[in-house]
Parts: sequence; C-alpha cells; structure tokens
Amino acid sequence: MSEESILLPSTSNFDPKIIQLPASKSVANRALIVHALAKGKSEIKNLSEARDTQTMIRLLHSDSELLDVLDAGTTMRFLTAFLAITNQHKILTGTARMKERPIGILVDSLKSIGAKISYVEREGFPPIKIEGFAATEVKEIKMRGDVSSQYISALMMVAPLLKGGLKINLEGKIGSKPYIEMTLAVMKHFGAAGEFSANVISIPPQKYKDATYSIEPDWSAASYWYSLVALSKNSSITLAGLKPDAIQGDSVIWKIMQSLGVNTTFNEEGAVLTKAEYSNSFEYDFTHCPDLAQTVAVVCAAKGIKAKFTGLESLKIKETDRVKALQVELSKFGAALYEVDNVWILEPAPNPEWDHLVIDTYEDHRMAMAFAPLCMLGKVEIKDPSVVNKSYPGFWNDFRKVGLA
Ligand SMILES: O=C(O)C1=C[C@@H](OP(=O)(O)O)[C@@H](O)[C@H](O)C1
Ligand SMILES: C=C(OP(=O)(O)O)C(=O)O
Repeated sequence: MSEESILLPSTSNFDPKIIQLPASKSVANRALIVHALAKGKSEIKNLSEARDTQTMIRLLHSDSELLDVLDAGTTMRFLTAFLAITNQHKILTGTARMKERPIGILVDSLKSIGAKISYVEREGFPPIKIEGFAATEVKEIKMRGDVSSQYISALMMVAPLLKGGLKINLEGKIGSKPYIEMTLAVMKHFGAAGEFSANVISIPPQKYKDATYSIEPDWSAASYWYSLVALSKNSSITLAGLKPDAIQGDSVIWKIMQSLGVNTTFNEEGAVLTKAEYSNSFEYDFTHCPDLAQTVAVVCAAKGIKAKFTGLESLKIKETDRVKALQVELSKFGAALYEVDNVWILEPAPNPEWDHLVIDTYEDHRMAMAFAPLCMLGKVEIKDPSVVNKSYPGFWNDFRKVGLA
C-alpha cells in the first residue's frame, strides 16, 4: 500500500470469511471515562486499536498540561466534562478540523454548573483552557439537543458526581438519541442510574462502582461490510460477535439493508450477511444514526436506487462537511446529491461504470470506508488510506483477508 493511496482492483465478489470487527469507539470512550470516574481497577475488555480509543486512554493517563485529542470528537467533548468536574487545570486542543467543530454549548453548560473554562483561540471552539471547578447549587439546566448529542453525553457522565445531581432539559429537536441511551447504558453498568424521557434527562447524585466491562463490536464499522455484500454479485460474509440487541443505535443498519439488498441472520458466531432482493427507491431519516449516511448514500448511488434523505444536518460539523464531500465524490461516477425543501435527493448513477475511480477522503475515515466497496463495480483508488485508523485500523487488512486489495 502506498501511503498516498490504495488501489482496489475491480471484482464482483469476495471470499466468504469471518471478520472480527474492531470494538465500538463510542462505547469504549464512555466506558473509559466512567471507569476513570469510578476510579476503577477492573479490566475493560476488548478495547480496540482505534485511534480515538487509544487517544482517550493516553490522555486519561497523561500528566502534561496540554492534551491533544487529534480528530476525536468524543474524546474532546467527554474529556472537557471529565477534566472540569475532576477539578483539573489543562488545555485541550486538536487538529485544524477539531478547531472548527463547535464546543460552546457544552462549555456554557459546564460553566453554569461551576466549571472554569475559557477559549484559547476562537470563542466557541477548541482549544479550550480548563481551570478547575467551584461547585454551585445549580441542579437543573437547559441545553440544545440539535447540534451534537456528545455534549449531552459528556454532561450526563459527570452528573452523578454533582452534589444535587442534574436535570437536563433538552431544547429543540434531539439528534443522535441512541447515543444518549448508550451513555445511560454504560453508566448503569457502572452502578449509576439515570432517566431519559421525552426531552428531560434526570441523573441523581450517586457513586459509580468499579466493574469489568466488555466493549461490543462496532456496528458502524459493520455497515461497510453490508455495503460490500449489497454491491457484490453474490457474496456473503460473517461478522463475528455482532448482536441485534447491541447498545449502539447504528445496529439499525441491518434493518436498513433489508431494503437495500442484504439479508441478516444472527447465530452464535455473529451476523451472517447474504444477498437479498431490493427495490429501486428508498427514504430514510438519519437524525439518529448520522454515521450511516455515507454508507447508505454510496450503496443507493451505485445500485440505481433513487433515495430521499433527511436528518443530515449534523454531517456538516463532523470530521469534514460530509454532505459536501459526498456531493463531490458521488458526482465522480455520475450520481448526484442535492437539497430540495430540506430533503436531500440522491439521484443514482445512470451507468455506474468507470476505468479508474479516484476517491478523495477529506481526512474522514468514513469517506474512505464508505467508498471502498465500489470496487465491486470497478477499479477504485482511495486516497489517504490510513485515515481509517480513527475507528477501524484493520480495515484494509480485512479487505485483503477476503481477497480485496
Ligand atoms: O456519542 C458518540 O459516540 C457519537 C455521537 C454522534 O455524534 P453527534 O451526537 O455529534 O451526532 C456520532 O456521529 C459520533 O460518531 C459518535
Ligand atoms: C463523527 C464521528 O466521530 P467523532 O464525532 O467522535 O469525531 C465519526 O466517527 O463518524
């Protein structure tokens, strides 16, 4: 593999193997924070090599005053709350893109409960300077729910340590709800109860307990294997350890893919993906599973499925502006993505054929992984392949395992 790009030869099938997916970085980063708040000594099992997970581990153990989260959104948001509540003095920074990803909503909420935080460069964005915590009597706050659920999860995890607990009243549309539920599930495992109903989250004051924890395989990572099966002529794959009752909302991909040509059966080994029928139109609201949007858009674009998407708002503030990146890259093989009255229309490629398709990845792991399965239709060159390290460092090795790459 050259460092600049990886060339995926054209093929229409791949070998049926058992794939061990990396553990979910979302679940891992919650478990690591809560485990640290519990002053836990027990083991967290199945932590992956994903850069976001490894960055969290490294920074939780770092003595340095300047902590660099690189491009890890959860690490930035969760550590902000963690460092504040544990009364630390640190500067949190990240990549150039991280400095464009807003954090003001979280900082304002933390300040209202007693955190001392200031901006080092631009108001509302990292880097931020955390200078300890002076407890207040505040037990109830308001917080916007429509920008990033990570701000909400970050506050939830520290809330049990507050003298009066915390009631969070969410305002506006609430996005990425399953990630809020995931936070509650991890907190519960470490002995802290909380409730989320309608737009109110209530967390009483309580102590976390030490516990062992085993991280589930990553359902968002599974989506790229669904895409490979969907675009293949007749391939199947087994994804080890995947369960439909996971605490990850992205497990919904197995249901989504029922409409896009992939059938799933669950057995002791995991999920078995096989080819199925599909229809030529599809509609979906990605409000609660934004990380699946790129996977689904590429599958529809390449399979001739005309689609209508909503809930793409949060994609603009992720690793890149994912809507823009999708528009440019999908157009390279004749598909189009455009907005009409707040609905995104995906016009599939009328003739998805090419000699050599070159895909730019915009420092976004999901751009690389979502477009790679196009090798089922023709030769694809993916730029900056090591971008996958953020969540799935073994991605290209797994491709090689099944005879691709
Ligand atoms: O809490 C989490 O682990 C995440 C929440 C989502 O972000 P938003 O809440 O910003 O949509 C998701 O896109 C991200 O990959 C991980
Ligand atoms: C958006 C993502 O991650 P984060 O926000 O944690 O950087 C992602 O992994 O797709």
